[in-house]
Amino acid sequence: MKACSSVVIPPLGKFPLQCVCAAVMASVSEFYAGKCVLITGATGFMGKVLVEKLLRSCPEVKALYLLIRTKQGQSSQQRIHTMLQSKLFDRLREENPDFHKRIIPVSSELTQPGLALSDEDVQTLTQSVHIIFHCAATIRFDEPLKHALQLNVIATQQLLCLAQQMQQLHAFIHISTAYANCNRRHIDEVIYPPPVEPGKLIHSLEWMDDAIVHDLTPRLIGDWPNTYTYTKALAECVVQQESGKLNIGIIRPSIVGASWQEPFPGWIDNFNGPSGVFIAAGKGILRTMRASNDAVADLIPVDVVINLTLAAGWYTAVHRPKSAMVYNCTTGGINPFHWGEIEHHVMLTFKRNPLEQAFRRPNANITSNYLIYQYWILVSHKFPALLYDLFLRLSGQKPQMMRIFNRLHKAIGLLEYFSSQDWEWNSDNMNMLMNQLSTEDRKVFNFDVRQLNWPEYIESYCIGTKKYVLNEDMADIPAARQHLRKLRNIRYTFNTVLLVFIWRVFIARSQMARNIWYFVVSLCFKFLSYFRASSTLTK
Ligand SMILES: CCCCCCCCCCCCCCCCCC(=O)SCCNC(=O)CCNC(=O)[C@H](O)C(C)(C)COP(=O)(O)OP(=O)(O)OC[C@H]1O[C@@H](n2cnc3c(N)ncnc32)[C@H](O)[C@@H]1OP(=O)(O)O
Ligand SMILES: NC(=O)C1=CN([C@@H]2O[C@H](COP(=O)(O)OP(=O)(O)OC[C@H]3O[C@@H](n4cnc5c(N)ncnc54)[C@H](OP(=O)(O)O)[C@@H]3O)[C@@H](O)[C@H]2O)C=CC1
Repeated sequence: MKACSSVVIPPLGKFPLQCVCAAVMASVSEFYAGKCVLITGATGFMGKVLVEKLLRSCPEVKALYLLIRTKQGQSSQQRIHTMLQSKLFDRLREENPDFHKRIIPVSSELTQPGLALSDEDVQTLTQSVHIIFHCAATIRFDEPLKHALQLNVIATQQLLCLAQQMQQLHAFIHISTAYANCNRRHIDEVIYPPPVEPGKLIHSLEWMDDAIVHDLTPRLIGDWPNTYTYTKALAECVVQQESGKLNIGIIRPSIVGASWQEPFPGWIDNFNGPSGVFIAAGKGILRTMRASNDAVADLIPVDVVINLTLAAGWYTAVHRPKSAMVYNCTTGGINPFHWGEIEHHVMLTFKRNPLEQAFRRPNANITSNYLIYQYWILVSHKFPALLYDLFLRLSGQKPQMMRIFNRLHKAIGLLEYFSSQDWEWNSDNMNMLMNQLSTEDRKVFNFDVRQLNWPEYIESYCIGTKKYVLNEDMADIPAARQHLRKLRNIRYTFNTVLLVFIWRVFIARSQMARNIWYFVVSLCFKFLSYFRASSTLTK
């Protein structure tokens, strides 16, 4: 892939100074008034929240150009239409029914040369865009290296190339991840040297077939846990290398979770990261996971990340820092919460507000001990799955539980790297940005995580997974509780039958077991007689 292959680069259009001075005075929402914003990844989890917040809190924004690919036979227009039906946009719909008029879908496949933009679209974008938010990425941990490189690195390079041609561009905001440098324990707000020169890697992988790349991947990614974090580290480096005279901001969120406050608490729409784990635990499928009770769970609510992103867009455009500003958007150093505490509150919430049709009663325990983990995997995952599949087979149905557990084990295996260790992120730039905001902006674009009450947040997160990911009705909670009671009775019955069965087997085979059995029975008998006698005396 050649950088800037499909486009001729005209002289850079920099932000005129008089606009800068005017903008210095402006609040964040005033700054976005009359601006055209380009967003990639708008159909994703964070992109949707960004679109919603921008339209709701900056109602004077001129236009949002959303770069969207066609997918499953749906054009970018149709995809926007479907996206805007989401509950996420209910509040905005109520406040401003015409909000959709500011959205302009642009058909774009980011993995194609020139981002597969039409000449007409390139012209429109280069003439009108003021701010770019680059959110699109593949966030799969098991993505083949070539594809992760194509989307996370080469597409970023191409977008920067397009940005260079934009005549009125004020800021380019790149969404990275706090784990881009997870091979380090302490992470500052700087761009670290890449593990390999991105250009060289891109050129070398170009000629290799997929099988060779697959074999080489572990050697290439070295001490990064997966292709996702590795390519995000390379992308940061590309942003730095190709930034030219652009004003760049890089946002590094940690583990992005459901919304805290906006547009309403608990909004979430996917199974990524902790959400899938919470759901699997709530359904009683996941009973154990490798995680350290005492490790900091660096979750960050999606609305916090988006508020910081919009504020960083404003700051970058107005203050035009000389080099790319990096914002570690994390909670651990400011308001820490641990995986052990998360486990406790997730279980508490799902016992009070059970998910429908649970497989077993929710009861998950995390452990950092490998042997204990393997024991629970066998006893609490594989054994019940085998039994259930046997039951399905006997009742003429297709067995499925073992398959579900195999997928679950793959997923939690990929996540355990992040739940078993601690990182320390410096978040000075996040604090600096907060201090730059006016009192009003600090409320409208709140990213002060010191105010986050973790137990309340985890509760609304779990309820959010129930309502918005699984589309379950809160009115059906009594039926879900009834189902849990049924499961508890089945468990008691099963345990009793199992105990009696095992005991019978022992009694039949061992004189010692028989002696113990008679001893226990006579003890119980004496105990009961004593109680009967003492209760007769007190009458
Ligand atoms: C109890 C307390 C526990 C406390 C401890 C909790 C510890 C949590 C630790 C979390 C650590 C998270 C660390 C993240 C750090 C990096 C953050 C980022 O930068 S970036 C962000 C981080 N990035 C990530 O998190 C990405 C990680 N995920 C992946 O890489 C892949 O999903 C995969 C490899 C895990 C599975 O691949 P594969 O097997 O191919 O499966 P597909 O994906 O293709 O899904 C197929 C279908 O299944 C559906 N479905 C999925 N899950 C569930 C579920 N649990 N149930 C039901 N359904 C589920 C799914 O919707 C889909 O449906 P459809 O669309 O077909 O209708
Ligand atoms: N979620 C998290 O926990 C964290 C995320 N991040 C970063 O935040 C950003 C957004 O993540 P998130 O919203 O969770 O991710 P999602 O997977 O939800 O969204 C990814 C977006 O990228 C788009 N996209 C993917 N491939 C292409 C392509 N070939 N052409 C055009 N668009 C494409 C998707 O579009 P489509 O709908 O067409 O697939 C989607 O809109 C990413 O950069 C990620 O690295 C950082 C830290 C944590």
